[in-house]
Amino acid sequence: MATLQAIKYKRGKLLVLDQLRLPHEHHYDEVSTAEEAFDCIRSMRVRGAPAIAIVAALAYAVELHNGGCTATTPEETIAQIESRLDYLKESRPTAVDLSNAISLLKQAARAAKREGLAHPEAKEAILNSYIETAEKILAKDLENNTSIGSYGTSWLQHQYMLSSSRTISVLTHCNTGSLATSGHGTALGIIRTLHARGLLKHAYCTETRPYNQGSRLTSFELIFEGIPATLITDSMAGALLSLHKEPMNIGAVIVGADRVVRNGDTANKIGTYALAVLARHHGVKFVVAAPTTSIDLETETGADIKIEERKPEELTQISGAVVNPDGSIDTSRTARVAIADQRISVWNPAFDVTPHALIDAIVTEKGTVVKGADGKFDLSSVLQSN
Ligand SMILES: CSC[C@H]1O[C@H](OP(=O)(O)O)[C@H](O)[C@@H]1O
Repeated sequence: MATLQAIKYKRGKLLVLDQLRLPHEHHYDEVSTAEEAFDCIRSMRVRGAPAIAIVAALAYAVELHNGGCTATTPEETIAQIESRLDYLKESRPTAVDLSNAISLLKQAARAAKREGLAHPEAKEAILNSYIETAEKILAKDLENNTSIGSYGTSWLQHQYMLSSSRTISVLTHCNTGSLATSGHGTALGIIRTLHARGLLKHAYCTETRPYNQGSRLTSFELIFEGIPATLITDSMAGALLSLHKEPMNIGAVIVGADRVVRNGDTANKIGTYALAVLARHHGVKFVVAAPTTSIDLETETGADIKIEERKPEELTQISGAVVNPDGSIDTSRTARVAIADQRISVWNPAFDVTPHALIDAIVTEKGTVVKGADGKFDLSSVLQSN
């Protein structure tokens, strides 16, 4: 049974959909410790800035619920929790949702320690506070995404006077849907909401080399939802944006984010910057969809964002379901093939940075932020009420 639920959780048990096997195989891994979460995230069996944070937080909550904390005193308990969270933080450094979630979880554990110090069950109070906070992170993410979908749709509706007779075609990159979050998605969440409100003409998605989040994951989500969609290679984006005729008349490029810094510069999947340049050249709106959990006001500009580099095999090898001689897909068999000379050197940055000058709007769950007359974003306005 195909599913769009990347994460299944009940207190004491976490199941994570193995996205390396999608779209042809649906397999959930049980992830019950910080170490298992680290490996699941680093190997990209789960990926997507919000989903990474949720899996890290909940996997350690499961470990704690199942007696994984060996500390006795409140001080030792805090020290052990913070050490495990710092370990998880290193699983994927660019997406800020993970470090923001870790800060929240540390604050909750410390607050419980302060409040419960005199209590003989102080350790239990700290553990319960951690688990409840991790569960709130999961619940809040879905609420954020439906809000982003609504704000993003409203902004586009206003920009283009959209209606059932005046719909919009959009291009998206990577995967920012239910497989990157707890559900609905961010950029893909806007596309879902546009579709639900009868305002979407067509969605185009890039394959998003080298991990192929677009061809393997976004295509699957769009087909699953019955959204009219077309897959293109990353290299076709320029040609697509140059065609100002229906139905390929793209009104907006809508992407997600791994880290939006104070001036609005945005780190996202490699290839995003190229799309922003093309969008500006062709007069197409460029929209970033990001929950406030993906915003990092401590970093001033994109120059200071650490970009994760990944292994060469992601470019030089590929896996997929076996295609039978008659063209049918044998989903019971997968194969991994080399698609380049394995001796070639490879540069594989997982993300790039789009300057805020090329971004028309940043859509969050608190509202859509656009640049002021000074050409600058003021993101503090959407973080104040956090
Ligand atoms: C809403 S997901 C945001 C972001 O995460 C993805 O990265 P990855 O698949 O490497 O985890 C991609 O950059 C998405 O745009």
